[in-house]
Amino acid sequence: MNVSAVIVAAGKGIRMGHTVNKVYLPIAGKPVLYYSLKTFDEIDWIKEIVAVVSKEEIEYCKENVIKKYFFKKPVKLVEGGSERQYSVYNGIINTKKNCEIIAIHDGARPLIEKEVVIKALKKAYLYKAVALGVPVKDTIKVVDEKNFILNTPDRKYLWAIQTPQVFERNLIIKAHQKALEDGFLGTDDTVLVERLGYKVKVVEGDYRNIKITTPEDLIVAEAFLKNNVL
Ligand SMILES: Nc1ccn([C@@H]2O[C@H](COP(=O)(O)OP(=O)(O)OP(=O)(O)O)[C@@H](O)[C@H]2O)c(=O)n1
Ligand SMILES: C[C@](O)(CO)[C@H](O)COP(=O)(O)O
Repeated sequence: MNVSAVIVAAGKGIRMGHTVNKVYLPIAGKPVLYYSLKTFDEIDWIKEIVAVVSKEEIEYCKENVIKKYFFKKPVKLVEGGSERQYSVYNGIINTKKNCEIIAIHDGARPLIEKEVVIKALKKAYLYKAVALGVPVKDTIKVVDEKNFILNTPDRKYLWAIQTPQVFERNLIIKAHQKALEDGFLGTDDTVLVERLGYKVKVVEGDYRNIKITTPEDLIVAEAFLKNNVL
C-alpha cells in the first residue's frame, strides 16, 4: 500500500482555554502531537507524513516536536488555514501525487492505536472512503433554538465519528475542491465526500481515541497512558 498521512494541528485550541495550542501541551511528559505522529510513523504502509501547523508555530513545532523526538519518516510541515477544512485541504494537496490513499487525522487525537489505523486502511482499499466511529452511548436529542426537544433519533443508527478518515487521494481532493467552490464548510472530511454522492463506510474505532478538546480530556488521556492500555 502507498499511503500518505495528513495530521492536522493548526487549530487554536480555544476550548482548552490555555495560552499554548493544545497539541503542544504535555501528556505524560510529551506533547499531544508527538503521540499522534508516532502512531503513523510506525505503520509501514504509510510512506509519508504531512503535518499541518499554523504559520506562527512552524518553528516551535520543528524544535519542540519534530527535532526533539525520533521519527523514522521525515515529517513535512505545511501551513494551516483559518478552519480545519482549509488546513486539511492544504495538507492533502501537499501529499505526493503517487500516493493512492490519504489518511487524515486530528493531531488532537493522540490515543489512536496502530491496529485501528491499519483496520481503517484495509477498509479504505475496499470502500474508497471510510471513517472510524463508535456507537453513541448516550441518547441523542435534536433540540430547537430554545432547547426544546424536537425529536429523538433511534440510537442504533447513531455513531460518533472520529479520525483517521481515509480516502482515495483523487476522491478526497475532488470533494474538498467542490466544497471550496460551493462555499461549503463541514466539521469533518466525510461530509464533503457524502456531498458528491459517494457512500462512506464507518469502521468501528475505539472509545479511547478521544479528541483532546477541554482540560479534563488531558486527565483522561494521561490516565489511559499511565494504565498502559495503549
Ligand atoms: N484551523 C484549524 C482548526 C483545527 N485544526 C486541527 O483540527 C483538529 C480538530 O480540531 P479541534 O479539536 O476543533 O481543534 P481546535 O480548532 O484547535 O480547537 P478549538 O475549536 O477549541 O479552538 C485539531 O487537531 C486542530 O489542531 C487545524 O488544523 N486547523
Ligand atoms: C473531524 C472530527 O474530529 C470528527 O469527530 C471532528 O468533527 C472535528 O471537529 P471540531 O469542530 O474541529 O472539534
